[in-house]
Amino acid sequence: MVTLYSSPSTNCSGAFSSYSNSSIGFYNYHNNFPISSRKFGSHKISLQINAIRMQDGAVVAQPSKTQDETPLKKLKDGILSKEQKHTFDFDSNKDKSTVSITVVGASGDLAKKKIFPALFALYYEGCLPEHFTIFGYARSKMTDDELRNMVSKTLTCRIDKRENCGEKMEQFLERCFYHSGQYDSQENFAELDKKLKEHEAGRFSNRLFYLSIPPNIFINAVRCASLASSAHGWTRVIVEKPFGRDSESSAALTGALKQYLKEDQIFRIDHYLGKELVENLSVLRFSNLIFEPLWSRQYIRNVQFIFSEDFGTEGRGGYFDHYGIIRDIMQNHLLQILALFAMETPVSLDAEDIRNEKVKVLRSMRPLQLDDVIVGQYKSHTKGGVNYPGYTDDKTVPKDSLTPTFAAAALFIDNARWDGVPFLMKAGKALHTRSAEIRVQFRHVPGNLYNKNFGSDLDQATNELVIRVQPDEAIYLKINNKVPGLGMRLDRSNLNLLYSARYSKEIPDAYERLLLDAIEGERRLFIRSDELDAAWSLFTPVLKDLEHKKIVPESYPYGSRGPIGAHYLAARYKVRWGDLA
Ligand SMILES: NC(=O)C1=CN([C@@H]2O[C@H](COP(=O)(O)OP(=O)(O)OC[C@H]3O[C@@H](n4cnc5c(N)ncnc54)[C@H](OP(=O)(O)O)[C@@H]3O)[C@@H](O)[C@H]2O)C=CC1
Ligand SMILES: O=C1O[C@H](COP(=O)(O)O)[C@@H](O)[C@H](O)[C@H]1O
Repeated sequence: MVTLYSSPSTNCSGAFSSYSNSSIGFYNYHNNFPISSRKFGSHKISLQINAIRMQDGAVVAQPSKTQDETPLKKLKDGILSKEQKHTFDFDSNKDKSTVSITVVGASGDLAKKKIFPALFALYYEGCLPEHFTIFGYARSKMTDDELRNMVSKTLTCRIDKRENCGEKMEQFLERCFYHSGQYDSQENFAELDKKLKEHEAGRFSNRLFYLSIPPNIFINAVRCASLASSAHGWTRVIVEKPFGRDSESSAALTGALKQYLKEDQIFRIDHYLGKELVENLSVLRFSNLIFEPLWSRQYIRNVQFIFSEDFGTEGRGGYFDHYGIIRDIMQNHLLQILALFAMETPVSLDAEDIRNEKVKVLRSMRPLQLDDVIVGQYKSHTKGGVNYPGYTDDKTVPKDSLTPTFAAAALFIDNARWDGVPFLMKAGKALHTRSAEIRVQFRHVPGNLYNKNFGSDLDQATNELVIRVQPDEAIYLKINNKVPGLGMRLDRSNLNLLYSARYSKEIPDAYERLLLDAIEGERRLFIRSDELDAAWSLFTPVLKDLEHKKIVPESYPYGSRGPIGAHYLAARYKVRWGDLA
């Protein structure tokens, strides 16, 4: 009999303590069984296996008893995935496994700004397996030391975790290497493979490739990496957005990727899914009795998803002009949050159960209509003696560009829970502030005894739940209360969970969580291909309409609150944008 244990994933060192003690990264320390503790959420699991055998090419485990059965459905059913089969190795010695992470496009902005710092943070926290190597890959010529020098400039330790920071950085950088090569050269990837093998030193290899490159070179890079530098164990590829620019190009991209990779090797990243408050959305909904019963058309009047940035497309105009704000923010980040917000309760926290529910709710949505969208583009503005450039002042943007840098949209979910509830989205660059939030506006209290105390504007008296994703992460509920005193004057106050006041820990960057999940093979926060198809089918018709009809965006000054049209759109559905109240 074999015994498997999985620790609760309260923090990385906790979740990985079994791994790091056993120094094998992905195998359970008792028997090298390839089960990630995080796969089962925070449940404490103790499971006894009576027998292990092969069935239909998959490893089959027969458990004898569990202490917590719910998250173990798959295992109880006895079927482990085929990918897990690859990493399954009865004879392997614990020390024989290693993970190599290759950042393809290592010389670029995202790699420097996000990927290397996130990898370092994981290293600092003890989240990376004992045997790991990081390689940067790009065309630029660089030595290992030059890469380390470049990377070192963007590494930081968290405010609350500074102990031995310099020492840890040194240790981390010693494990970073660089290989220069073309993205379409199998030969160059074979050279990378040779170097990876040297570092893997005969251990059982698992490899993660992070494609931090422009989308037009994804396929070449995937072809070369999969043909010339796949691992013995698992090979996974993180693909950055944009995943196409409409339904057709997205399907073509998926089709091309699937020539070389299986769906379970493809990790389509949407970094908003790795943000703390987005992760918390399901906890809020499904672990508090007070919210879920209110979560429907019966009590919710409208829901708003608002993204704003106080800077323009500076430096990324070339990329942006081909996509625009709807593809850059709405079709992915905001729609993903909407799906998590509106989905039905999943059967379990298993990745497939959650993604099934997301697909269902996306497929219940009405494709966005042209009448339900307004678009804007920022123009230059001078404030305090400083001139802020307009979108088309960017040299990489055509002077006559009609690409929207702002959009507002009204979407609808035609199912029993949400029938008739407007889901409003608003996203813009070069606005007055940087923020991302979800606003849930509740209905009026029927027959409210205090109506006369609210004056003429009853909307001011409705409850509003705000989930502020960034900055200053918070969840607050606007309620009505009495002002203390002898009279009866009403006030509106916030019941406020402000993260910085509640927790002294610094919140991890979204890329940390997502990289860790990709290393562990946890797919919950990555986009499945059918989710992607459903998301594109909602936006493709309107994107085509906007382009074919050459709809001219309404201009708004850099640093303003965006075009006035957004208010008219909301007003059509008797809604006021909560961020302007
Ligand atoms: N930057 C960001 O904030 C975000 C980026 N993304 C996505 O992440 C990916 C990487 O972004 P980012 O780092 O900004 O991209 P970059 O434009 O900085 O490109 C990354 C690297 O790719 C190589 N490269 C650039 N253009 C070409 C080209 N035309 N042909 C061949 N190689 C090229 C360059 O490396 P070399 O010349 O050395 O080969 C460059 O350093 C993109 O898909 C982007 O859309 C997603 C969200 C946010
Ligand atoms: O994906 C993207 O996201 C960033 C905003 O990310 P955030 O985590 O800083 O909020 C956005 O600036 C960029 O245009 C877009 O491609």
